[in-house]
Amino acid sequence: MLLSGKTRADERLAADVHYLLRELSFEVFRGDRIALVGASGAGKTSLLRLLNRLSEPTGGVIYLDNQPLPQIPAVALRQQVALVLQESKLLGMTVQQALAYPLTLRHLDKRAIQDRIQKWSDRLHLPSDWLERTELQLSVGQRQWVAIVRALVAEPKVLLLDEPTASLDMGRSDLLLKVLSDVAQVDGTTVIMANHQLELAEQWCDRVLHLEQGQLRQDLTAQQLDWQALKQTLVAAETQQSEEWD
Ligand SMILES: Nc1ncnc2c1ncn2[C@@H]1O[C@H](COP(=O)(O)OP(=O)(O)OP(=O)(O)O)[C@@H](O)[C@H]1O
Repeated sequence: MLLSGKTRADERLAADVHYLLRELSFEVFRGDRIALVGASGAGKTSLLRLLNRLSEPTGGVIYLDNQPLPQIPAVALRQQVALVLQESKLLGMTVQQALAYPLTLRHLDKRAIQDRIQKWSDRLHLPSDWLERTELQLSVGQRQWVAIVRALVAEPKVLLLDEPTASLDMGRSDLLLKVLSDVAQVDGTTVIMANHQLELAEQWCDRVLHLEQGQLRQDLTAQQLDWQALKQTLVAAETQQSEEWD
C-alpha cells in the first residue's frame, strides 16, 4: 500500500484552508507491524479513514497493490482493507450476524462462514454466549472485541486499528497484540495500529509512523526510534494542547 503525492494548498485558498494532513508520503509492505503514533489531534484517525476510503483526500493518491483506491470497487476494497474504529457499531445485528456479514458479501457458503467464525472466535477467545447478543448487551470493551474479531474474520490484506486497546483489560490487550503479531508474521497481513500506549506499541511493532500536526515527522523501524525522546515529544505536545484548551 502506498500513499503518495502532496496535498498542497492552492495559493489562493491557502489562507482559508486548514489541512488535517499534509505532504504525507509512505509505503507499507506485506507483514509490516506499524504503530501510528502522535499527540491527540495529530491526524491518526483521519489517516486511517483515508486508507480504507471512509474519507477522500483533497489531493494525492493512495494505492493498494499499484491500484489507486478509487479504482477498486468499495466492497472489494473493504474486503482487503479492514478498519476497526474506536467506537464500533454492530448496526442492530447480533454478534453472530455481524461476524458473518463480511463473509456473506463474499458469497461464502454457510459452512465456510461458520468455520471461519469458529476459527477466529477460538483464536480470540470469544465466549460463545456472546454470539446471540446485540450491542446493547455488550460492554464497550466487549463491543470493541467483537469489532476486532469481525475485522479478522474477513482476513484482510491490510488491517487498520484505531486505539484498539483503549477499552480492553490487560489480558485482552496482550492476547490482541499476540494475535496481531501472528497475523502479520504468519499470514502476511499488514497491520497499522494507532495507539497512545507507547509501551504496548514498543513491545509489538516493527515500524513507527509518527504524525505531528498532520505531517509525518518520523518513519523509522522500532529499533531506530528513540522511544524515550518520542515519549517526551508526545507529552510536551499534549501538555501544550491542554494549556491551549484551558
Ligand atoms: N470531520 C472533521 N471535520 C473537521 N475537522 C476534523 C474532522 N475530524 C477530525 N478533525 C480534526 O482533525 C484533526 C485530526 O483529528 P484526528 O481525529 O485524525 O486526530 P487523532 O490523531 O486521531 O487524535 P486522537 O488521538 O485524539 O484520536 C483534529 O484537529 C480534529 O479536530
